[in-house]
Amino acid sequence: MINIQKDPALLGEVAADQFVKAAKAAISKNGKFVVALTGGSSPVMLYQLLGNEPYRSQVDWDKVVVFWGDERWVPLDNDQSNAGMAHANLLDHVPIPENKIYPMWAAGITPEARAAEYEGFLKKELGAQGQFDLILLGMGDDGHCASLFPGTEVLKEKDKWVEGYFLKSKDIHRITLTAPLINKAREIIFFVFGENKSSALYEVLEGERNPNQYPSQMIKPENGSLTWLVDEAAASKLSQS
Ligand SMILES: O=C(O)[C@H](O)[C@@H](O)[C@H](O)[C@H](O)COP(=O)(O)O
Repeated sequence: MINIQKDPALLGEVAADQFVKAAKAAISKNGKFVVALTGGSSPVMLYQLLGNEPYRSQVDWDKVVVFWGDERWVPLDNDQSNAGMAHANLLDHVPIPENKIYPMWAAGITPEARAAEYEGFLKKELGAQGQFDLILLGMGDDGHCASLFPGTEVLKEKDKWVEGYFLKSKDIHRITLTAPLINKAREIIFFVFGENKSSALYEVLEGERNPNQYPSQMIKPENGSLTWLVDEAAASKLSQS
């Protein structure tokens, strides 16, 4: 499902409503809500909405479990950190138990080793089936999502849930959930805003199938729902816009 709005702020409210609804359903069914946050700038307005009223009091934050879809391999106080951004805009403003927030970066370990460790945390919270209640994703202007970048080996991963690797194009180590794990999710929300994303979004949604070039094409939930929250600028090349 694709929701196109002129004003990205309206999509922030749509996403906040969907987040609250998913949290209530999961907590009522399983006693907890396991979510993977995205980095980048697209989700910031959502995080700020959730960390303030009226949304803040609609979520039982003490039953929320937070993972990330991907991370740059930098400490949380680095301005590149996805976890640092989520803390600044949401996690420091809501009462989630500290042991239920699982940052991907850790000191004194390699990204590759941390990926294996992170997979253990995921198995502990999700069980063997690995189904997130909700995964939030952004999309780059090259069609990447999480740290699933065009032409990278991680796109071929069929079994591992998490992969750490050196991303040559950005000259930085990354750690990311893999497409097979992402696709197990009950709900996935993509945020795509801005004219600079319009060509990649056209290729991902309406272009030739070419997931190695446009990795966001790999995101097809097995049984769950996929919602694209897109502003008019990003949707400008779509036939349906
Ligand atoms: O670590 C990251 O960079 C993100 O997780 C990445 O996948 C992001 O979602 C896209 O690059 C879109 O970024 P913007 O929202 O800043 O456009």
